[in-house]
Amino acid sequence: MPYKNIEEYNIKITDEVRERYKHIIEELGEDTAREGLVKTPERAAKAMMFLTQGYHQDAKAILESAMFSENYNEMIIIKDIEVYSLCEHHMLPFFGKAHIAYIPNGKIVGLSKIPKVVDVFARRLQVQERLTKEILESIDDALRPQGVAVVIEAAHLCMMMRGVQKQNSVTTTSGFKGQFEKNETRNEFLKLISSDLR
Ligand SMILES: Nc1nc2c(ncn2[C@@H]2O[C@H](COP(=O)(O)OP(=O)(O)OP(=O)(O)O)[C@@H](O)[C@H]2O)c(=O)[nH]1
Ligand SMILES: [Zn+2]
Repeated sequence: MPYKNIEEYNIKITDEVRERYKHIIEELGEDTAREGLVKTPERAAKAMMFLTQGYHQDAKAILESAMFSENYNEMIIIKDIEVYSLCEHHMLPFFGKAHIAYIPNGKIVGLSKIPKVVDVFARRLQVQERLTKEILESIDDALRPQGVAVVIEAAHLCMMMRGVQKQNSVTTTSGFKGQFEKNETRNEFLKLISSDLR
């Protein structure tokens, strides 16, 4: 389904998701007729559909909508892109930052398209490893660059609010293709994303 039709899609399925949220809230022991909760099933349904709208978006189409021929052969890095996703095991958020680089091969892409692609894959039920790989592969597939690199650093609420209850652990995942499989290029990227210029 194309990117722009997402709102229509949401409206169509809200009723069913809303009713299921209502049942869950009641099963948890709450009164859905209570003033503060009357609209909560609808709000929760909308929020969850917003947070999972990536299933109906096409990363390749987003990238291909703004690709330009350019003779630029250096590394392009977009760092500190905010990431908010939901872990597929507990449906609790994990969040942090993505750092993405590519080396063009005749084509550059509109800069804003890279964070949009991050959101396409983040707004699904995910594991951080797959999120990293899907971003990497979609950029590789659309741009066919000389190389692409993705690093994601994230904190998982399922490890903070419950479970092992560790408040300060950060999980780092990475993926490298093409030129970034060479140590020298990979190290330059890793040095640049950890620089003080951030
Ligand atoms: N590899 C990976 N694991 C994740 C991610 N998000 C959550 N998890 C883990 O998924 C695992 C699910 O393990 P289970 O033992 O089936 O679930 P659980 O009993 O709720 O586990 P605990 O969280 O250890 O209480 C847990 O170890 C989570 O920490 C992720 O993005 N990547
Ligand atoms: Zn989890």
